[in-house]
Amino acid sequence: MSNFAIETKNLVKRFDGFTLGPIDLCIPRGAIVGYIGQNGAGKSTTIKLLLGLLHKDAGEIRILDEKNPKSMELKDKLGVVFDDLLMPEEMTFTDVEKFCSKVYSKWDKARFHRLREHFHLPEAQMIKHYSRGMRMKLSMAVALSHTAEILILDEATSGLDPIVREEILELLLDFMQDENHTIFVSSHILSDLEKIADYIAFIHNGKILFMEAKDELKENYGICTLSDKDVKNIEETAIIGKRIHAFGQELLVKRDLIPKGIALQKPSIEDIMIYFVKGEKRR
Ligand SMILES: Nc1ncnc2c1ncn2[C@@H]1O[C@H](COP(=O)(O)OP(=O)(O)OP(=O)(O)O)[C@@H](O)[C@H]1O
Repeated sequence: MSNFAIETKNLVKRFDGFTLGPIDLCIPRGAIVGYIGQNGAGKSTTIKLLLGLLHKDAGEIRILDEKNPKSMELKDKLGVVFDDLLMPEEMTFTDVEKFCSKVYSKWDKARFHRLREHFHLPEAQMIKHYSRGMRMKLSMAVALSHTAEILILDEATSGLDPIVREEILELLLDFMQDENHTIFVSSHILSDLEKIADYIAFIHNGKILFMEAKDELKENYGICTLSDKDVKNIEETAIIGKRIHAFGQELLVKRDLIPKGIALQKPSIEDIMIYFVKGEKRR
């Protein structure tokens, strides 16, 4: 059994004017990996390739040692939440329950109803009358009720209020109580990932710039504000990106390449993402 829940090797997808990859991703079992990147960087394309919703042009994908993302076994083991509920609008909660009990071989009806109560979802109302938050809660309830081992979430918390997001983050952490469980989650809400992710994978223009443990990222990089003169004493390879101010420059730097005595602050994931993108021409 591989230590990785999800693995890609040289994964490539070409669209007119955009190429994803080659992408090598290794998502360890038992980890939450946050997938970040600008609009159009390739996050959803990666996720659709993993789920077999798009055909790859080259490379390999393995999920729980399975090469065919559409295998029946994987369908049970993968819980998927997109940024909207992909169910016919005329369905009610009860219809969704009936449908899922046929689709998933290990459907847990009792858990689905416990989640309904937890989320206060009406049973008889049609989905089209659900609010965005209710739709996402229903989607989460489905993903968590078929004994999945991996959850893949694509912008699942976008457009939700902070209270609903917090409820969903709690459920994700609860899901991770089982050490064999894994979550791969794309999000623009970096503060959410800051709270729950073990690793951050950063995609930019279709390429993975890094995948690192979140804590190491914060240890390995630092932010400092220096005068233009002091910046000249720092080697260029230490500087990831900079913002020019009237009084000097704010830099994101590699800590181990910075002379002792310069005060460094811990960056947020947002800082790291912004500096990597804005500073790319200077690296
Ligand atoms: N079916 C498609 N046909 C052609 N181009 C596509 C298709 N799907 C995605 N693309 C292109 O691939 C690129 C990556 O899109 P993708 O949706 O993967 O980005 P993303 O990182 O998920 O962005 P966002 O954060 O805005 O959701 C974009 O340039 C997009 O226009």
